[in-house]
Amino acid sequence: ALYTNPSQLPRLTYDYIIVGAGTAGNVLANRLTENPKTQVLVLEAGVSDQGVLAAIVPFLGPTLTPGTQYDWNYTVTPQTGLNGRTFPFPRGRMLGGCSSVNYMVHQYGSSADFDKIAHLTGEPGWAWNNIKQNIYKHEKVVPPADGHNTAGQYIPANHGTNGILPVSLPGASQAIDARVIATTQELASEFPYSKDQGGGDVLGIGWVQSSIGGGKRSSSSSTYLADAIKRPNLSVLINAQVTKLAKTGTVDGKPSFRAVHFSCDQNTNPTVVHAKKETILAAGAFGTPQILQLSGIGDKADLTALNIKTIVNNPSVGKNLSDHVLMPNIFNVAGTASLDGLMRDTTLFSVALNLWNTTKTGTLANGIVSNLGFLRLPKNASIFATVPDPSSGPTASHWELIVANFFLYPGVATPSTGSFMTLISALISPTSRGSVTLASSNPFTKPLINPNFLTTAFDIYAIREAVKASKRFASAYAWAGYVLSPYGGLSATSDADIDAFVRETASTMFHPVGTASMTAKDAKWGVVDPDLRVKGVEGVRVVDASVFPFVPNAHTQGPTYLLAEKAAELIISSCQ
Ligand SMILES: Cc1cc2nc3c(=O)[nH]c(=O)nc-3n(C[C@H](O)[C@H](O)[C@H](O)COP(=O)(O)OP(=O)(O)OC[C@H]3O[C@@H](n4cnc5c(N)ncnc54)[C@H](O)[C@@H]3O)c2cc1C
Repeated sequence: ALYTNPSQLPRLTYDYIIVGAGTAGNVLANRLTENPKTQVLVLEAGVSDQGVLAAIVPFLGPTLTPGTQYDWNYTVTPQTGLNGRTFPFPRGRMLGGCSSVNYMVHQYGSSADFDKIAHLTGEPGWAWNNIKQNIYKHEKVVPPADGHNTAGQYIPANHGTNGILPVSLPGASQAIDARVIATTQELASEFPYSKDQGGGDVLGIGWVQSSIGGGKRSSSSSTYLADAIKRPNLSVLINAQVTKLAKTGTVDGKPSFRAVHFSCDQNTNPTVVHAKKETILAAGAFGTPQILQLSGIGDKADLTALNIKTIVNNPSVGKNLSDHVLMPNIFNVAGTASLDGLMRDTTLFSVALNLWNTTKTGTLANGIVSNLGFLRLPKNASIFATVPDPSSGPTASHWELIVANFFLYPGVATPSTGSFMTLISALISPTSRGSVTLASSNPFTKPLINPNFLTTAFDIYAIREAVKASKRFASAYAWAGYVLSPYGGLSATSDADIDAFVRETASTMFHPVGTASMTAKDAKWGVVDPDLRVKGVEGVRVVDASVFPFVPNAHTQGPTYLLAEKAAELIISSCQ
């Protein structure tokens, strides 16, 4: 059942306590309660997603963040690689976590990503050939909202049709779609067509797959949690922010943390609940390292400075933060076929909303992009003379191109006139690493989020080349008469001017990982073992995006779902 107040909880001791009803947390809530004898409690700091229209209507997703009650409302520390700028770094704070507020692009990454994780951790279970089996459990491909023929737009054999989460191809055609596909033919050597980025082979540009079904968002809450919430052995409590895990004893020489403290705000005394089998942190790439540090698991010097007693000295906690960098390249375009008009004109918008309300079709039934793709720098790129190739392998990418049929510039309002197209060039294989550190021992004070964007020679080189490549894409004959001119700083041509434009414009793609990295059992650094148990600790696992040791070739919800399905198997099999 879903509870709103701790006094409603049926008990204070459970087999498993899951911290965070987010993307990964709800997968575990579902899988662990398939056994009716297993008692599970999920603690979620945020609110319910029930009745939140923007969490249902796909096109409205971007209105849920930043700066709302559904967002943790983090701000990055001043970024030295970005002219000292700060900006919001949204994270979902509601049932479903980021899967309830994200932009619904749904893919799993390159096979090379998972093979690299298997190699780094020495655990073959993480290799693509094993992990991809979870796609069939997880995914349910459904027809797009407009019912169009999807032949040639994806490879059905790569996908599941009997899983839990509805996924579909674009549900409303966009005026520019045909030009994008024509460009993949015209400039096929640089921008080849990709038939399907969901099967481990990401290179090329093709049709986006989205966590959308029947014209509505598929979140972990509307799928995994909705499926399980009626089970008598599952309790989910919202408005419950976990403030720390407390040590309850020592097992095999390791401290065990089976007590979980939570509270609705800093003025209320915490409630304490206990896990008989395991405590599972699924609080996301910022929440999980924050809770570990508040619990005395982290860098001793940092913890001591805040008067937190160190129980496990592990300097890797909160380090190795890695994220994709978003760089919007905006073009002025001809005519009125872009979606800018819809966004400015309240009458047009209410017609579209009415169409969605009555039929679950039209522009609002779709996500915000229809086409995207993953690309490599040329083999002979000059940077490789001095820097090793950081991609996951020769079939993985360095950057991503995302085509948006409107003015898409995070933090900057659409101009009051004009039509636009945005080609986002995103850095997919960054080498910069940042951190999440406590600003205070008060759990209600936000941690310091420092992604450390564009602070290496590779990163600035790759994003500069990606900006240039985006301009080549837009100069194909396929865009003749439509793309008029670069907008703003995109007119830069010299390397120095492009770098200046990038440093003034780039921000986050919202894909943080790595802050509780998974490494080999005997590795000198890392936070969790390949079975996701916290190193040096008994009774605690981490199951969320923070365990990925590097950011994969995908928008990160898909890899996180596969990780959570795999984690459920590991947990269930280890406790039999
Ligand atoms: C604006 C935005 C757009 C995005 N777009 C896409 C996209 O199009 N496609 C894609 O694949 N990915 C996208 N992502 C990223 C993707 O959604 C995330 O990487 C992924 O969902 C993370 O899953 P998670 O389980 O690690 O964390 P989350 O889903 O964030 O779950 C963590 C949960 O824990 C809760 N929590 C945190 N701290 C505590 C605490 N102390 N106590 C209790 N509960 C706590 C949170 O409220 C949250 O519900 C986007 C993200 C954002 C924010």
